[in-house]
Amino acid sequence: MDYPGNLFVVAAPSGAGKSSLVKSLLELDSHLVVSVSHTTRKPRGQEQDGREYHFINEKSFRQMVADGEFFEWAEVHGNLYGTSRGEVQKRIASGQDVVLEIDWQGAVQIKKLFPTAVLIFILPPSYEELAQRLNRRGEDQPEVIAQRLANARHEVAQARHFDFVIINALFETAVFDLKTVVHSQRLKYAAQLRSKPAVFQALDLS
Ligand SMILES: Nc1ncnc2c1ncn2[C@@H]1O[C@H](COP(=O)(O)OP(=O)(O)OP(=O)(O)O)[C@@H](O)[C@H]1O
Ligand SMILES: Nc1nc2c(ncn2[C@@H]2O[C@H](COP(=O)(O)O)[C@@H](O)[C@H]2O)c(=O)[nH]1
Repeated sequence: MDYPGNLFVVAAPSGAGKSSLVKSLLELDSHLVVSVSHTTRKPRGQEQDGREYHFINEKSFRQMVADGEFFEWAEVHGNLYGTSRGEVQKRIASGQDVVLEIDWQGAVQIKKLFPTAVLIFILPPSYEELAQRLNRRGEDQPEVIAQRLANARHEVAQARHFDFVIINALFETAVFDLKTVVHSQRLKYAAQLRSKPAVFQALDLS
């Protein structure tokens, strides 16, 4: 018998390190998969369609919204981003744990749909460090970086909507914290399953 997977949402101000942390977590954890979002943003340097994002134009995005194809969607830093209903549903139903790397608006929408989803917010150690990370990454034009830094002030204030907050100062420590949150959720989930006799029977432990 298959049991549905867990849903983890990781959000952060742009440049805080969310994608780097999730990438490291996925390398350590073969039971986790990341959902590939759709966006109207243009690809950055090495980004590939279908890997980092499904890159689509605004007309197609709006059509997907009208057709109810997103679990959640939002306008972030002037572009549209959305989480595909079909992709996530299929994976969770087959028992895989899924990570969504989305912004705080999407996270709030997901929590309403899936109250058991675990919301994790990543913070940089300071705004100065955030600016340095975005500049060092060197993927965005100065005006894009300026807009993202300005938006960060409002985004940080949304941490209150989240179940966990992780400060990404030393990278290895933050990966460990993220791993711990995922692990503890699995233990909690396993305890809930144990309270269902059918599970014990299925596992031959009754
Ligand atoms: N703990 C850390 N210390 C120093 N640099 C870091 C740390 N974590 C991530 N970085 C670097 O900061 C930059 C931004 O990280 P990353 O792209 O993962 O951020 P992000 O939150 O996913 O941003 P975005 O939302 O814009 O995609 C990258 O160059 C990454 O290598
Ligand atoms: N609400 C959603 N937000 C999303 C989704 N995919 C990504 N994002 C967030 O957008 C910003 C900017 O991302 P970038 O790749 O342009 O730097 C960042 O906060 C992402 O987490 C989504 O499907 N829904």
